[in-house]
Amino acid sequence: MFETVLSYFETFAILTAVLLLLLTFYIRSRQPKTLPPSPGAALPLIGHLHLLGKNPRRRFKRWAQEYGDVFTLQMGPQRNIFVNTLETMKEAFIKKADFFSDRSQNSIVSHHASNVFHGIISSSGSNWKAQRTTSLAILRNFGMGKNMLAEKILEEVSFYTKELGNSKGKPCDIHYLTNMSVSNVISSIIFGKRFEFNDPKFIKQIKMFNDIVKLSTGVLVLNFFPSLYYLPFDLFKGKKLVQLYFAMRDFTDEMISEVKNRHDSGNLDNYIVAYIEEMEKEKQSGQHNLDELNLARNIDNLFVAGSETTSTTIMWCLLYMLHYPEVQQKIYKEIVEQIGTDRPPNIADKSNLKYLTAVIMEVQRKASIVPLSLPHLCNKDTTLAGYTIPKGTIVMPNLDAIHSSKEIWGDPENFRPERFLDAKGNIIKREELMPFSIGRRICLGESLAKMELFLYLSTLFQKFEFLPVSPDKVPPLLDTWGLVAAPEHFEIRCVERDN
Ligand code: HEM
Repeated sequence: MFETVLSYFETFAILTAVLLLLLTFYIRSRQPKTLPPSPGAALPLIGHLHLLGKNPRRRFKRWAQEYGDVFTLQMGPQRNIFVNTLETMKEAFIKKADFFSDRSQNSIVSHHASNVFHGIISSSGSNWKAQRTTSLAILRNFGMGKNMLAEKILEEVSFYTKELGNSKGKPCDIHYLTNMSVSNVISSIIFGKRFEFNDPKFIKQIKMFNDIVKLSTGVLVLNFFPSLYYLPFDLFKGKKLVQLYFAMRDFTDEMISEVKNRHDSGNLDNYIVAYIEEMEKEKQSGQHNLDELNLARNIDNLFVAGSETTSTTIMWCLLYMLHYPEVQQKIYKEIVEQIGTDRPPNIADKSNLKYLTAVIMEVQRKASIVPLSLPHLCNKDTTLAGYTIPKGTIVMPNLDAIHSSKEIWGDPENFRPERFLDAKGNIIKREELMPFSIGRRICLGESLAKMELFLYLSTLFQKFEFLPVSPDKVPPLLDTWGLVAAPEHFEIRCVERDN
């Protein structure tokens, strides 16, 4: 009897504790009136997570239309705001860049690995500035945006097109091959060497980068509730991500050692050697922003950010061509008229291939492959679009909302490269096209990516006609949900033209 009474007390105590906990979460997550609007009340503990559905991307676009400049989503204990219009983007990331350019230091990987917040992408403040400025200077020295690098890219493109030619027009999935080839461009900049397409170590590495990008969005919930990491069966794939993260670090460390050993033999033409030289110079001047830890994380960053993005854009372009063969014909006609077929395109041809340039712009708009850019962090209580934004809020640049806005584009749902051409066929530059984001954190590799997209795609369309497996089997224009919105894998026929 006495035992039963005690267990009633225990039950009561537990229930009260749970209720108090829920109440605390509710009060903490209640939305102050001065915050941007949100789609309904935030539930205790989970906030708005239950509203995201299977395809959050569609919801984010819909809420952008509904709420305009900015809306709030509570994700677990973390407050997020989504910035949806050009004016508000400019206000946040240009006018108030001092407050909206940091990154959050909350990631599930950081609970299980040290030094996660080094490097360019994840760091903030003076460390970020030093890594970014040094990396940009090194890439520019190598000719990012200039002819020297264009030649490196063209060399890689010729390996790639040779491999595509080997498929003899038969159906194949060229997703990994494209990814490997684009990664080889980064590899030749960072390590001063390319890998063979059949190199098992390289194949493993590329799949790893792919998986890291894919898993990064899936594990978001673990950033808010880190203890869920310990659930059985790796339910949120956190353990897998951490394991991949360590494997990526091993690869980077191995490559750094290889380059250092090569250093003596006089091969100075790569990012690693250039960074170490800068590091030594900096030490002599008494500063300590550049170090081996940052070097390793910068390399991971350049690979992860620079490979999947560019190759995904190439894959989207090819997929769109399967849906719009008349556009592919028009690109080929322009290439034949402007360059001919006796020599491969080079970077100087870009100003003459205006239609192709407009197609690339339209692919970047329509596919909007980094739909929410990368999350920024608000580092000080401030205002945006008339609302109060508290310090510690995550800020999502909703690039997708801009790229699909009816007010901006009129018919955003249509694939229409002509929207980027004037009556004389000249390119119309539009600031609303922002696949590389805007502000201080704008993509570091924008010039390299633009160069790659032009050189890869102009060469591809000069050499091949891209066809579906059969006319009634055109793969759908469906994207996978993730940090990078890639098309679902599809097969394609690369038929060599009779040039
Ligand atoms: C079509 C290809 C690409 C697209 C669409 C793209 C897009 C983006 C976007 C949206 C961001 C986030 C900006 C922000 O935080 O607001 C970003 C950041 C970044 N990208 Fe790219 N990118 C591409 C290619 C590349 C390449 C080739 C490189 C490597 C050289 C690269 C390196 C980086 C780095 C290092 C950052 C982090 C910048 C920082 O935090 O300061 N990206 N990119």
